[in-house]
Amino acid sequence: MAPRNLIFVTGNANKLKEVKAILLDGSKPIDIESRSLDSKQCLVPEVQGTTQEVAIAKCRRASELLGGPCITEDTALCFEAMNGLPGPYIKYFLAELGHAGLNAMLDGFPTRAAWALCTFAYTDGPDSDPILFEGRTDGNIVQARGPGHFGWDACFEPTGSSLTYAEMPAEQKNKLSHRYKALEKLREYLHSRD
Ligand SMILES: O=P(O)(O)OP(=O)(O)OP(=O)(O)OC[C@H]1O[C@@H](n2cnc3c(O)ncnc32)[C@H](O)[C@@H]1O
Ligand SMILES: [Mg+2]
Repeated sequence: MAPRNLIFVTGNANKLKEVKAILLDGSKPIDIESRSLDSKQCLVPEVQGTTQEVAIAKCRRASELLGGPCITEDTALCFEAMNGLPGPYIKYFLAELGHAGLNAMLDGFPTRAAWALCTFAYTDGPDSDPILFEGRTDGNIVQARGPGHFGWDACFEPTGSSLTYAEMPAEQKNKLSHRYKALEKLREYLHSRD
């Protein structure tokens, strides 16, 4: 049985907003609480490694700090021309280079294709192994269009859309995003334990 109070550990208010909107939507809504344990004191350090290694380490540490079950989430932005980098390190690339710099990184490469990868990690507690739920949305890196308040939304245009994530209404992004796809798997898992 899934724990009654599901705690999502994140310091990112935009993530939390989307996660709540996606999980509350539909015939079997799931409500979650949130906690920010982080990040100025680096209580939940983000290790280097694959997206899966990073996600497992973060969930383990958050669960140790909480002393119980929790959910964490990592978002990677992966450039095809760079074999998936910056990947889980996108936060620092974005902070240093901005949208224009992310675009400039791909100048001279034959493709601007990219994919957004979301990895939720769920654990029953500090002594359990976290379980991962991944969602991927393919697209292209474009010059920034739309509001710039959430990460790299303005420079990611999903395949099949003429709008960037940032230009879409929230409901549209939340039906095709990397986060939505990962949360569908997490939702199914949590319901399977009811
Ligand atoms: O506390 P946590 O959950 O770790 O929050 P964070 O902001 O540190 O998030 P990550 O470590 O997963 O880093 C992901 C980076 O990508 C950004 N990001 C995450 N989801 C995004 C989305 O759906 N669209 C655009 N940018 C996103 C986010 O703002 C970060 O700069
Ligand atoms: Mg983080």
